[in-house]
Amino acid sequence: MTAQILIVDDDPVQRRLLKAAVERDGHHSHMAENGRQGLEILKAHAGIDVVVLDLMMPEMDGLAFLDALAVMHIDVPVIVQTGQGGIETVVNAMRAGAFDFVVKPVSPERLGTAIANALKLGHEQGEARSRGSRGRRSGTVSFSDIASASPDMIRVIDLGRRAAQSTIPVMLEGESGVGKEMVARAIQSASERSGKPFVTVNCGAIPENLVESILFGHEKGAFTGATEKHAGKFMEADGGTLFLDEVGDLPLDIQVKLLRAVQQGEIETVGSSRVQKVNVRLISATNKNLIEEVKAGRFREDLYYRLNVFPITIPALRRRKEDIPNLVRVFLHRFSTEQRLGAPLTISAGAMALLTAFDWPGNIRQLENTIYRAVVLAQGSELTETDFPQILGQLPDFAAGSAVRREIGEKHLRLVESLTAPVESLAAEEGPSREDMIASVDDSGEIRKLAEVEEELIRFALKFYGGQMSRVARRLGIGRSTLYRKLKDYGIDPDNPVQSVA
Ligand SMILES: Nc1ncnc2c1ncn2[C@@H]1O[C@H](COP(=O)(O)OP(=O)(O)OP(=O)(O)O)[C@@H](O)[C@H]1O
Repeated sequence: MTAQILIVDDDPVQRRLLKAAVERDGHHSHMAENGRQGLEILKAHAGIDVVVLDLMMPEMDGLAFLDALAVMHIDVPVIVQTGQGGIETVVNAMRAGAFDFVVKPVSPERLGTAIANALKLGHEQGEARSRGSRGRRSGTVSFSDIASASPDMIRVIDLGRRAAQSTIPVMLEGESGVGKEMVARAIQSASERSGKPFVTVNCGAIPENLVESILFGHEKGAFTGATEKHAGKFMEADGGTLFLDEVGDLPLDIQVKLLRAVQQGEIETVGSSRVQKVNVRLISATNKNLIEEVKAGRFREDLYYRLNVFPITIPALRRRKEDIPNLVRVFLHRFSTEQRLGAPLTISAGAMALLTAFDWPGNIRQLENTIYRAVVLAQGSELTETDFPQILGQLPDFAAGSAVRREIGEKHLRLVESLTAPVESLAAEEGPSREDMIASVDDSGEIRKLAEVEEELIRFALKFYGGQMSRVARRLGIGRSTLYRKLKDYGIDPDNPVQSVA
């Protein structure tokens, strides 16, 4: 396939070499000396398929270029070039949305493979977009769609379910990509407002002069360029839920108006002196520490307390690695189905260990994209470590030996092992037969009694730790005497615990 490749590099010698490599594979090349020129070319040629980008450039460097692509919603795969040992920069570039990286000086073969992969992925994404199959942000999301295994996420889901029972304002805190919007959507779906509008506003992405009009709407002729009346997000969400993402980025003058909307349920449209009643449930999200913003005078304290009535913190993925295998499994299954693969792909134990060892600075979004990419580019029926070159590249110790594997520890590897089964058998595993899963609902879909769950957990812990009472008590966070009392309650023989729970 002949493609249009944009090369952005300030070094003329590099540009020539890259041009020769690209054209050798039959592609057309376009040249830019810095990010700014690159953006102009991208805007002028809608048909650019792949960008090969240098990171260190005057005028607009590679990272600023990637940021600009995100802001302008230009969705083209970018391969970044990096010097030896520039792992930190590569991590930043991958977080900023780069598709792949190559280390300078790159061989024509390696560049050719990276471009072929990028073209394949770009093509698949185009198809997926036209089928609308990866439209995860829209549509209904329920709590059961949120893959979770860690106590932290189980708590998040529990809090979310409780929040869904009222219209209390919820504040979701967590780094980018941890799943804040997903939880917000699940709250809406489980609430009385399910089926009503769910409207998202990314407060950080709106130019400051448009925030007011986007949130509260404007009358025709309210300002230059306001050629039509515009309802605004509050009105759009009337009766439903308004999700204010990155609420910490709202300018102070808008915070005053938001406070009024929250306190009195009233908004004032730009260009009109009339106030309008709205009935909106607010869910806000932030990846900043809002208390610090309040202390620094950038966020109003009164608004903070109004929005933060029911805070839910979603920890970063690296703090709840138990979730990784579960997430990998869900994504593998989903993308294998989306790609219409005859049989769903499996994953090797080594690859799962690698994914578990990685810290995922871009959280679940990065993991999801990584699995998507691996599924699209997979050659065989099982994904192995080499199907995750970027992750392998960022964990050189992992490739070199077993140090990181040891670090992952017994616990993660145990989880990893449970995932090496073929994906098609997972449906069965998800049922109560999976030994380390304790169901929270009974057969009729009702929440189980606490005592029943407790008994099951104690029996499991006794088996898990081979009947070592002090370990079991410590892990369960109870004293030994309490444990003995409970064993008696549940009819478990304390002198022969393992046998009596077998
Ligand atoms: N527990 C989960 N199970 C399955 N998919 C998840 C989970 N959490 C997040 N995702 C997926 O990860 C991606 C990122 O999630 P989401 O957009 O909700 O994160 P976010 O915290 O709102 O990010 P940002 O702050 O950047 O807007 C989405 O595609 C979402 O579907």
